[in-house]
Amino acid sequence: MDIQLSHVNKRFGDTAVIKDVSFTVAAGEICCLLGPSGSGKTTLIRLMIGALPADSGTIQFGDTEMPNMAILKRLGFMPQNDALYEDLSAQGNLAFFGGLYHLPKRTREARIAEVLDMVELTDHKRKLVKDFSGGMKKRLSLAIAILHEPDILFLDEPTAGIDPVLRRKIWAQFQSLKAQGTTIIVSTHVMDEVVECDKGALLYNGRLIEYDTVDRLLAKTDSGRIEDLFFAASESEARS
Ligand SMILES: Nc1ncnc2c1ncn2[C@@H]1O[C@H](COP(=O)(O)OP(=O)(O)OP(=O)(O)O)[C@@H](O)[C@H]1O
Repeated sequence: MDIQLSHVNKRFGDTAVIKDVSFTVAAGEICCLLGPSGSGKTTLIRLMIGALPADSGTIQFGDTEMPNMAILKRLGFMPQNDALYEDLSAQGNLAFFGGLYHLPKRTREARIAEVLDMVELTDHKRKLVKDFSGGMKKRLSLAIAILHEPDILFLDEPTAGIDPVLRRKIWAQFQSLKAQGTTIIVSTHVMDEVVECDKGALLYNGRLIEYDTVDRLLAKTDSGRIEDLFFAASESEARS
């Protein structure tokens, strides 16, 4: 399912946090939201998943304007801070969320086994989450986000605090979800993750300063480093 944002605005009190943002992500693409801390990445994701109402503008998934309850069920969301039940096991957490998603009872157990395997937590499925490492919690959060096989997956800094080996494994999972047709929106601070993505949306102070294919974005820089596009934006803001 594709995603279309058109002139989306959001203020918190007197502060405009998302300013006239428009872009389209095609079905089955990975689009990364890039930007310095406070640039509006999490707010934009919360607007897209319907957790926050926009002040103006429209957000559409396929032919349907959001918010829409039927489409909500087809979204997966991995929040920046793990939303897990610490006193439940990995399996217990997945069973709980499987119930929330109304996964059919007959297939629920098999699907839980499948996602545990995908994130390499099968051997730890009975361990309580409070005894998990940070990386294990991230992987469990990912398993929960994909449990109901969403058409669109939103990932808010999914690899923050994750070591490079595990990060590579997690990105391999994202690529395999993309290969199955899932559209993925992923926010990150990690500039080298951008090369894993098809499109890049660069946010700076709530404004979309660039939106293009990753190849074209990189070609716009002298150094081949996407950070340069932010330096240019900060310089032009300082001059104006
Ligand atoms: N509920 C809220 N009430 C008031 N201001 C908010 C709220 N949520 C976010 N903000 C402000 O909106 C701006 C954008 O925040 P947001 O969390 O979207 O940025 P971000 O790019 O995701 O940052 P980070 O990379 O640090 O997570 C910040 O100035 C933040 O303080």
